[in-house]
Amino acid sequence: MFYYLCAVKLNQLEKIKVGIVNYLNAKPLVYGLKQSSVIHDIELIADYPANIARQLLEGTIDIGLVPVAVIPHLKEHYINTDWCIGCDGPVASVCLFSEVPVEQIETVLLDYQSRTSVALAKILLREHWKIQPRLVDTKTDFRTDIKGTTAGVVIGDRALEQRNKSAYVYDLGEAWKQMTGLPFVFAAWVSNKKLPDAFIAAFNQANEAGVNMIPSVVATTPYPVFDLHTYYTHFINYQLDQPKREALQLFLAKLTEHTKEPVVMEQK
Ligand SMILES: C=C(O[C@@H]1C=C(C(=O)O)C=C[C@H]1O)C(=O)O
Repeated sequence: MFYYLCAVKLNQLEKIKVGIVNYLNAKPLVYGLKQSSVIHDIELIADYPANIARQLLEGTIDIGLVPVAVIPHLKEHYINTDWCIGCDGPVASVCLFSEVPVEQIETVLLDYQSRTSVALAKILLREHWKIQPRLVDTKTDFRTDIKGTTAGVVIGDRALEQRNKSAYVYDLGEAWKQMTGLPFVFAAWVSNKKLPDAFIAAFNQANEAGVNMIPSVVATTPYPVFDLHTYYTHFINYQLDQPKREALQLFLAKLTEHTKEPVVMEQK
């Protein structure tokens, strides 16, 4: 009877809600989840990073591939698994795009889809490029406004497209590496509650399997804009290893040091 009741209860348990970034860079990790039996225990919710962050803050998801810049705003947080969206040097898809050299930039438009990269850009403008342009938050697509002395921070697939359009492309992963000598973490699997160890272990394995299946992901994802195999293996760096954890701590320390203003979470 006891076992029966447990079984009934298990059947009724809600699936764990997992927020995923709807960019190409998340595809290998998501591919791994979809190939794994862990997929039966989860519900995937795909959106752009700022909205995944908002959902974790509001508690409508349990875990997400979340911009790390929102970690200080969570009442409770756990950084799960050995996998992330990171880089060690140039990342290709997080850049400051401009028509003029960086020292001539007067205004920077900040991508509404981002939380980490816009915070990183503020740090780099101040500490690395040492300029103080006017910073403007955006709400919708703004790429056609990148002209004259108005530059823009663009992330994700749209940044891969913008590389072919802007005269000057300043890679934020590369600039961070030049400034600190460290890799960088843009997003990690952050939960707002402690999730069962067995689930996290299976989730971790699924991520690893996905990264090991990059050739299959590339084969099933036609993308004429950028060589995806190069993107997944030379630019994006998925392992959340010790140097990346140190880089994450440094970034979070710089965030509290510099950007005292709260992260504004936009409504959809
Ligand atoms: C490298 C990237 O990392 C992304 C950048 C994020 C941000 O700026 O908040 C969040 C999630 C990541 O997927 C990218 O999207 O190009």
